[in-house]
Amino acid sequence: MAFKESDVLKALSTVDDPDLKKDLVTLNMIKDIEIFSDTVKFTVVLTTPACPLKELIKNNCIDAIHKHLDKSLSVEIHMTSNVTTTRNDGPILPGVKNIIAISSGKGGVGKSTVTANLAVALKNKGAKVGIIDADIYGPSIPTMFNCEGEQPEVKQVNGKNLIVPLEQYGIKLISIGFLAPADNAVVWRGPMASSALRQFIADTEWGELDYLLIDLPPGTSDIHLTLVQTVPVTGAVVVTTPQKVALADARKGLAMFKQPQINVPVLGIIENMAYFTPAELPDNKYYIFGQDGGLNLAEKHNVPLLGQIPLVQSIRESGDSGLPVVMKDDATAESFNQLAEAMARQVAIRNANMEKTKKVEMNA
Ligand SMILES: Nc1ncnc2c1ncn2[C@@H]1O[C@H](COP(=O)(O)OP(=O)(O)OP(=O)(O)O)[C@@H](O)[C@H]1O
Repeated sequence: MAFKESDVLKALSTVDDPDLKKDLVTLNMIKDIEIFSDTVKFTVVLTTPACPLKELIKNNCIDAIHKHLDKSLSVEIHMTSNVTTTRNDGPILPGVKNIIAISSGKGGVGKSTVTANLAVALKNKGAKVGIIDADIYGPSIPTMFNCEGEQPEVKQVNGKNLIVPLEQYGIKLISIGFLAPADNAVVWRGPMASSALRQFIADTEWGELDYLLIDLPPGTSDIHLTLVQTVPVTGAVVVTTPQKVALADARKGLAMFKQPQINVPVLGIIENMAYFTPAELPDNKYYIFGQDGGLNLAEKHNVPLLGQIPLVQSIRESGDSGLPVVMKDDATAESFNQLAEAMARQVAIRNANMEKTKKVEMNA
């Protein structure tokens, strides 16, 4: 064929990543171009394996080659990903690309359920994921991952003791619940809880992760301050249910992350229990906690709504039985898959457009 690699790049420079609003060549997303007599092959490196725009970008690349080079060419595209990061310095968690705080204003809105299912959904799409369960009032991650009563090992590396996270369903896990029986949770208040969180961050062998999710206690607490003082947090999500009393507290959570001295980007709001759907009437929606409360909050505060998760019996049952519902192949699982894509997308947008987060320096 009478064209070169530079011609292929020129054609692909007409294709934009719709989220990052730049072309794929400028974004350095095109690799390994090979040209044969009737075929062009190349790799597109996306910013997350959970990219919801994968098919669109692929089709746009094929169209661009046909339009700008030759419409009879066969185009073979290998779609892969390399999760982006703004964390490339500092001694803490050097292999972790993105640290995501999962918070809620009120207790019991489903923050841990969302964290568990988000983690598994991201992992199913090919990401490396870990969870720190720092919810001192009710660490539920051990139950949700069916590893209650287990103990993480401690090993020595260069004379330093490091905690080795447990691994379940491909997710690395550490929980404040592994360190004390649940009915002893009250001992974790105050400085001990903060010190445990610091250990989970700085003295735990996390290795390489694309996303480390931190399940925080409800409300705004010392633990939140410890987190932002220990490590720069890539972004925060706020989980809420739609009723007025939950939204009022979610608003406080949003305000905390947006405070100038904290300044953690809010990736979005997750509306959990957005409507009730009975198993025998899967097409029916009952807005028992009110309709679109999370959506309205997101619009009012100009942050994305990442998803609306239904109130479904199987979500509760799966949580209790230690097998996150997203591992089942049904409509409920799909709502968490879409949520994972939406969150990963916001992380990529945040990393492309915003400065890296700074660790908070202040006296709490
Ligand atoms: N969408 C849902 N549908 C059905 N049940 C749900 C849903 N979300 C959460 N639950 C159930 O509600 C209960 C509370 O959920 P979860 O423990 O995730 O909340 P939380 O916000 O983390 O609570 P805490 O305040 O203790 O941290 C659990 O029994 C869980 O299974």
